[in-house]
Amino acid sequence: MPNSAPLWPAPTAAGPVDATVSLPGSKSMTNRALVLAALSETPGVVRRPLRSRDTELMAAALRSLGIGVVESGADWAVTPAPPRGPASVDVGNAGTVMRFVPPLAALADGDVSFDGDPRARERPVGPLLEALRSLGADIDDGGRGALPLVIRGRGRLRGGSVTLDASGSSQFVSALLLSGPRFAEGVEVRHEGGPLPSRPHLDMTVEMLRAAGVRVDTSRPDTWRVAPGPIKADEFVVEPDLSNAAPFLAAALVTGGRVTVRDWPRHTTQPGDALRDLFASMGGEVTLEADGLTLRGTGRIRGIDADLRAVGELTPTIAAVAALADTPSRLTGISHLRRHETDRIAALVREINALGGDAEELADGLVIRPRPLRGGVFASYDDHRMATSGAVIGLAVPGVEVEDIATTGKTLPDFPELWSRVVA
Ligand SMILES: O=C(O)C1=C[C@@H](OP(=O)(O)O)[C@@H](O)[C@H](O)C1
Ligand SMILES: C=C(OP(=O)(O)O)C(=O)O
Repeated sequence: MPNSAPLWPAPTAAGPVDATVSLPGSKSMTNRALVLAALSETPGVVRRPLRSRDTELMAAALRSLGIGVVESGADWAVTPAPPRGPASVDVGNAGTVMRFVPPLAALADGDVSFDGDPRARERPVGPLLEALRSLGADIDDGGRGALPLVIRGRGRLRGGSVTLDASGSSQFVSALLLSGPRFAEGVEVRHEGGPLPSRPHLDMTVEMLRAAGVRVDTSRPDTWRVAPGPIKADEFVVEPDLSNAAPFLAAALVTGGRVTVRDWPRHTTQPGDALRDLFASMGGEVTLEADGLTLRGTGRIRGIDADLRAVGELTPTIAAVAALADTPSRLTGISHLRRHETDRIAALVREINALGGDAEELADGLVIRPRPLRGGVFASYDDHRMATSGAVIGLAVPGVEVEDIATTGKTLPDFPELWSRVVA
């Protein structure tokens, strides 16, 4: 995908990396905390939030609806208010803004329009819109089932029970649950269809709702019931982003070095926690101690056969490590990645092969076989995780140039500086 974006020469490791890093906050937790704080009974504070394109877009969306979101040192102070239109929301290419804000907009008094990057118009939102309609919302999407669209808020939403197919994105369910306590009848969401991706993200939604005093019933499979009532989101402390830990831990694995990620939570709903097992299977030695999570490379990088449906957003980094492994890998269960920031399956296969690798698409994933790689351009497709994957390969392969490294600002604005420090 040649374009005019600048090329970033990925640093090649001179030897085993040896570093300790503190990572910024989780995108998924920050944007959930902001939505819950916006709908809370009382003012709240989001501590150690991620400040990146996706979370600034969420903050701006809430502000446009009349909610106060201001910086307070390193934190975000949120002053709730009944959401109001007219307003217009730029979702950028943030799935969390595109999916989590429409239900909140349905509670607004007035029209709220939504649009975003060209790619945002291609990402799925139709099942969420249909669900919102059946819960009482008035939505004008020109029959497209996609952005751009207008939610004609009436200051309240009936809510109730709805069945939808969330096999395209778990965020459809999370979106309805997060605003659900403020629907007159609460909400009961039932998933029916293909297998549901990203289960840990649904657990995160439920856990954060419960932390805000909301009653959530998860006793029936693929069904979530949120009782109507107040949200009390006084304070959320955001964990470090464990998905963004992936390239840093990978740096230790592929160079036979050591990386410690500070403040790794003992209990977490973040899918990135699965990196402990995934990278151990790929040859790393992983220990969780008081100072954080440490991965030590053993000099051996093994391929992996893994169903990544629950942890799809880790795929680009796992694939980058797999491209450097000495045995084949098979990554499956991830057809929904075709509608992420880019078609990640096609993009990974194309870029690994462009460097001389041997990767092949499956309907629901990819196969990567060992073959020596050479330098070249690694296109990033406006996808933060493609860009960091190019950086991982570049550690081991001289002459890799990553296109548009600035796209990492979607969830990790300081990536190039942080990376140079770690791999120096
Ligand atoms: O709820 C969330 O915060 C997320 C859920 C997942 O979305 P999908 O279920 O659409 O993959 C994940 O990939 C995304 O990065 C963040
Ligand atoms: C899929 C991702 O993001 P989004 O929240 O835009 O869906 C991701 O961060 O890997």
